[in-house]
Amino acid sequence: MNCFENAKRVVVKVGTSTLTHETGFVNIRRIEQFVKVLADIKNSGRELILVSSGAISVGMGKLGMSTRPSGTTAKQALAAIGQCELMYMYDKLFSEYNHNVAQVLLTRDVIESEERKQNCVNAFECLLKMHAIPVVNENDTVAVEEIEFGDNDTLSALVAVLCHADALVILSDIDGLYDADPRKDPDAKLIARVEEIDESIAEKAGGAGTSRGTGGMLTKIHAAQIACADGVDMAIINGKNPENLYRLLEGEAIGTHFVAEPKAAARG
Ligand SMILES: Nc1ncnc2c1ncn2[C@@H]1O[C@H](COP(=O)(O)OP(=O)(O)O)[C@@H](O)[C@H]1O
Ligand SMILES: N[C@@H](CCC(=O)OP(=O)(O)O)C(=O)O
Repeated sequence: MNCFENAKRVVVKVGTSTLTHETGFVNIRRIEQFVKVLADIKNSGRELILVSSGAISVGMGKLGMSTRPSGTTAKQALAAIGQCELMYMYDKLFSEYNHNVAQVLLTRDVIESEERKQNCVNAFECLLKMHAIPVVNENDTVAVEEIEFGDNDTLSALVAVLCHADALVILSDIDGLYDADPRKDPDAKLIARVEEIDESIAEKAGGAGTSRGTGGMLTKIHAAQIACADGVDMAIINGKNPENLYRLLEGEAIGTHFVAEPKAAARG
């Protein structure tokens, strides 16, 4: 038994390295399995919000490009091309299970204006009432920080807070947070539970593991700080096998669990 078992409203974040092959092209089998699991979890009565990266890679695939451009503007353009294709895939695959998706493109400064924040909360609430699955990505035409620093992890935490989610699950290309970067230290050990996110935790987190991943563990720790401070439990699990989501939500202790501050204290 873990607290994820009872989570009614769940934000799931999936990164580029989970959705694509090393070639940069879409991992069709992975995305199909992932959508099937999400559709089933939705059928079980939970509310789902998906935060999905991948637009730039999918855009590159669409144009037949094999190397990621270094310029920000080119990445913005690829994100705009890839976002349509990404949504087309989600729409098509979720439709097979009779679920509707909704595209939500956000910038992180949405929380800085009370009015925009409230508009955003209202739209999410209404979509969930309509039983749709919001699919969120950063609006890369408007905001370029994420393209440069790769941080849909933080965006997913902001979404979880805005939507008063019960849990945030980040699917990564690794089993969870280790006490050192396993790509550099073969003796690194998985940390199953983090009660307090202090400096010693941040020190363990390094950068991205592949050329497709961008934020690495550091941005996931940052996401955990935002989520946990607002009473949202967060987990990092391996997205290689999307069925890991079932295991987590059925109460199994997998990945790394960042324990939320008690809701009453966190939300006043
Ligand atoms: N302490 C750590 N524990 C686990 N992974 C770490 C750690 N420090 C750095 N990393 C790297 O972070 C990577 C995961 O982040 P990233 O490459 O951004 O991909 P994604 O966002 O798709 O999960 C891992 O593959 C790993 O190489
Ligand atoms: N908005 C960009 C993603 C940037 C990003 O944070 O990617 P990732 O590190 O894979 O979560 C895109 O969709 O390609």
